[in-house]
Amino acid sequence: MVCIGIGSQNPAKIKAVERLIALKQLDYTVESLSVPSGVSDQPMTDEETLAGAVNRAEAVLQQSDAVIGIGLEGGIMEIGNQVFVCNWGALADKMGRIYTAGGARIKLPDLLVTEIREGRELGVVIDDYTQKLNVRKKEGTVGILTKGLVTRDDMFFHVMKILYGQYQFYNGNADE
Ligand SMILES: O=P(O)(O)OP(=O)(O)OP(=O)(O)OC[C@H]1O[C@@H](n2cnc3c(O)ncnc32)[C@H](O)[C@@H]1O
Ligand SMILES: [Mg+2]
Repeated sequence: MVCIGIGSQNPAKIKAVERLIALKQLDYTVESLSVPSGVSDQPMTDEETLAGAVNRAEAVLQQSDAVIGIGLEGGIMEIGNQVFVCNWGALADKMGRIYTAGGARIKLPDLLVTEIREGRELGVVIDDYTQKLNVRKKEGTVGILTKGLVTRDDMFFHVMKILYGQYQFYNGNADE
């Protein structure tokens, strides 16, 4: 069976891919691979976060037999003096095409921003703040800040729909 590869072992990201496959009833197996994002562990701009997603998607194709490589990346970005969590996704195919999609943004509380500016990763900071373990692998910061109304896999599932929808659009609705 053909394989779709996701460039992360993070369960929230893997779940988003699996939810897309279930929704579209696709005949893909899912392989999760640890690949380098090629950007910092804590991307600080949209540009860097998007680059991480694209690098991961391309690395998946190089490192596996997958016909589609997916990269999902979280980071932060600033508008004026407000700091938001941002999210980007990329889908790379065997034809060398790359599709990209942005995910939800949500403003970070100042307390968390201060700690990130001191050099700590959001994943660590949000665990401290909530007194929970591995928030980034579960509901995510977006899940915490929305009281579970939108979880990290919900958010990346939406990104996956935008990625796969474009892949279909530009490939003549391959599975319609
Ligand atoms: O194993 P990988 O795929 O790297 O998964 P990750 O949780 O580290 O996720 P990213 O590298 O995409 O995210 C970059 C940083 O931002 C953090 N981050 C981004 N979005 C987050 C969220 O919704 N909840 C918690 N941490 C988040 C994450 O923990 C990292 O410190
Ligand atoms: Mg990471």
